Amino acid sequence: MKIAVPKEIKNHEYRVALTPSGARELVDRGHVVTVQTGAGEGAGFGDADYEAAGARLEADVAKVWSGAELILKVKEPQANEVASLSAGQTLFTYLHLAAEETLTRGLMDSGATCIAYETITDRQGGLPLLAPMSTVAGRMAVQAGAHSLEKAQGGGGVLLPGVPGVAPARVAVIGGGVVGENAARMALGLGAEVTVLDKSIPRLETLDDRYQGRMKTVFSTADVLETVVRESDLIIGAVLVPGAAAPKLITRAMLAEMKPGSVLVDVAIDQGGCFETSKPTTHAEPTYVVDGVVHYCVANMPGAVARTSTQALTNATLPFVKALANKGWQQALADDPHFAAGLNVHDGQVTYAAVAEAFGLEYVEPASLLG
Ligand SMILES: NC(=O)C1=CN([C@@H]2O[C@H](COP(=O)(O)OP(=O)(O)OC[C@H]3O[C@@H](n4cnc5c(N)ncnc54)[C@H](O)[C@@H]3O)[C@@H](O)[C@H]2O)C=CC1
Ligand SMILES: CC(=O)C(=O)O
Ligand SMILES: [Mg+2]
Repeated sequence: MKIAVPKEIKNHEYRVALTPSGARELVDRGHVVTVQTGAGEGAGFGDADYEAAGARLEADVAKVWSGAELILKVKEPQANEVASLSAGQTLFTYLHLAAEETLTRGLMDSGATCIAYETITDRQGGLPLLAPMSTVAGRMAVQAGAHSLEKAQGGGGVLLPGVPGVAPARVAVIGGGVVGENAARMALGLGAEVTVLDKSIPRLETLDDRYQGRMKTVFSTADVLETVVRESDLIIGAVLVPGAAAPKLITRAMLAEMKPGSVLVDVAIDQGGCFETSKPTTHAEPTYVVDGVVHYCVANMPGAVARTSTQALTNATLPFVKALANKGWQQALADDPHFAAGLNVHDGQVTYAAVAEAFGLEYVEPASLLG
């Protein structure tokens, strides 16, 4: 199969969808891998590394896209990338469509087959292609929050661990899944006082068991949210309803109850964000202030640690890429219902229920397309 790896073009996105080691595995199976010149540079992988792995290099981005049957990316296609997609091509990347109607309609118009990393499931009920980047983003969320609490960033001037004689900061994590657990773990490691809120009792049980009471676990209700908003120095938004837009859990009115200079880090921003006042930001300008509260809402956090993230992402995606390349998308998805859950758009049709529902579009069952 002809597989293309374009250079990512989103603001400060330094990841690439395939490492040279990943390229080698595909080339060894007889596939033709074309990598856009310089695509791996931001992650520390040079053109020579891809050549040594047997990949071809192509400087002309239009040729990278037009010559491919399977296109591997990291972030959702930007407008000019959507325009480069055509029927018969398969796109495999993060899509987060439920928060992006224009993108959804653009992908429908392209006629291409679009498979989202983040909606592929596993037998344990997890999201195996979202998990590695959620691990990265969860760990980064505390770094970002700690930095945002500094005065120069508009924060209240609070040090997460405190010092002897001065209490540590209070950190609340809303959503105790992969992002939430990793954020909570980092915050604990830095000496903060940590509370995790979730709606899932089994998830709270797991966290309680793993951390043996070192973090508080609380069932999330409107009352609890109001208390957390009043008391926290840093709140990390980490909820997910798979494939759907995130619920708005902190409203603008609630910001008035927060301490001046407190910080909201909305990791769920790629699904639209879980705070009413969140809007996507970039690594170039990651924060803004509303009613005295610093907001950090970068939608591609792992892009900033591209070396670690690229390796972690390829580790997770490669088995699925191999299945697509070896069998074609229809057979690969027919053989694995968890992989089929990744199909979001095919030939102008929306094949993911939460996305169809978000925009009032007709939903087509993936199984009906797989024969
Ligand atoms: N900004 C960025 O760069 C990145 C963002 N993400 C995003 O982070 C979000 C979280 O991802 P994961 O941790 O992997 O998901 P997950 O599925 O592992 O965890 C989500 C948790 O939220 C809980 N939850 C759902 N609704 C809730 C509610 N109303 N109140 C409290 N808890 C609720 C669930 O029970 C679950 O435990 C996703 O939107 C994901 O796309 C992930 C990686 C990078
Ligand atoms: C999950 C995601 O959107 C990212 O890693 O950028
Ligand atoms: Mg987006």
